[in-house]
Amino acid sequence: MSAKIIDGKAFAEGVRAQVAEHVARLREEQGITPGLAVVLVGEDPASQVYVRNKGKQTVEVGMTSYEHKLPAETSEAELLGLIGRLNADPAVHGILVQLPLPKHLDSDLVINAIDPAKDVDGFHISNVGLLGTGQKAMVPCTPLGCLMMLRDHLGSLSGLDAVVVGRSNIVGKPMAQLLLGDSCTVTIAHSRTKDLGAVCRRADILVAAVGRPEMIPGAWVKPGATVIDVGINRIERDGKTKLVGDVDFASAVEVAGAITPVPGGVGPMTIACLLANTLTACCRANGLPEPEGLTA
Ligand SMILES: NC(=O)C1=CN([C@@H]2O[C@H](COP(=O)(O)OP(=O)(O)OC[C@H]3O[C@@H](n4cnc5c(N)ncnc54)[C@H](OP(=O)(O)O)[C@@H]3O)[C@@H](O)[C@H]2O)C=CC1
Ligand SMILES: Nc1nc(=O)c2c([nH]1)NC[C@@H]1CN(c3ccc(C(=O)N[C@@H](CCC(=O)O)C(=O)O)cc3)C=[N+]21
Repeated sequence: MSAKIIDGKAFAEGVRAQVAEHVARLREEQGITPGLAVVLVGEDPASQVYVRNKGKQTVEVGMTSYEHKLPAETSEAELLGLIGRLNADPAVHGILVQLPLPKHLDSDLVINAIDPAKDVDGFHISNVGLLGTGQKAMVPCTPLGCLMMLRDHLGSLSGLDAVVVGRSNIVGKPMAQLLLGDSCTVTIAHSRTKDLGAVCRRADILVAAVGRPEMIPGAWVKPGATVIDVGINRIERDGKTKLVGDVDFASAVEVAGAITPVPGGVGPMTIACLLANTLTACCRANGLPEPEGLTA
């Protein structure tokens, strides 16, 4: 039996359409246009592609996009200065600093300089703490997108066994918090986990966020499980560059109940959730009711 393919691209289009509708109403009824500032330091080609896509989709939903491209040699003081100006700018409701930053910049320091109310990535320590204690937070975009697809496919997640492979601050840990918030029994696995295959085979929900191409074979997937593949890995195959996930799609699709593809799965949802978070931040900043169904 072959799994249902969860179409993240189509799902993301739906989320963006909802965001666009809210934005149109905000502009018409309140005269407010949500603004998103994206800061890119350095010339990493993959990051440039993401930033361009984000800017394009921001404008498509009716928001204002502010792009700040700084040279790789930018000093910490200069970057903090820019963040200070964006924090103070009432036209900017969301701020995203593209990661990873060049090595001479302390990313924790930089992220924590962002006004938590404008931290649409949900990486500021205040938002991490709010999420961890079940309070209203800005929720990281990638895990939020994964949660939306899981809820849509499964309805209630309550009582399900969830395994998250990867414990990064940007994906693995917040993903685990969201699953716990929806009453899953959560296991976080990582590079030191013993018998990862056996751990994965227990999962009703398996989230892979590792960064190793196709490392999770179908043999590690419990029959009928829902598999969310966060990995984005560029590999060479048959002389061409190709995008693959952390899950071996060909074997996993034969065992899983549902699975997200790469590309066209989690990636597009990440950007859609960034726009949703910017809208949420704008509503909160103006004391307006928040959009329904677009937050955790
Ligand atoms: N679709 C999207 O929108 C996004 C996709 N990504 C992609 O998701 C992937 C993960 O990203 P990110 O969380 O930032 O990556 P990190 O490199 O920060 O974290 C990777 C995690 O995987 C764990 N790991 C590494 N090797 C193994 C192994 N052999 N077995 C088990 N666990 C292992 C590491 O464990 P340990 O802690 O022990 O070292 C670590 O916790 C990447 O492919 C990235 O490109 C990321 C962000 C957004
Ligand atoms: N502060 C910060 N926030 C982030 O959210 C952030 C970041 N830094 N740094 C890099 C990672 C990665 N990331 C992706 C977003 C969209 C796709 C995406 O749209 N992927 C498409 C394919 C795109 C392609 O073809 O390259 C897909 O999977 O279908 C992928 C990856 C956000 N990240």
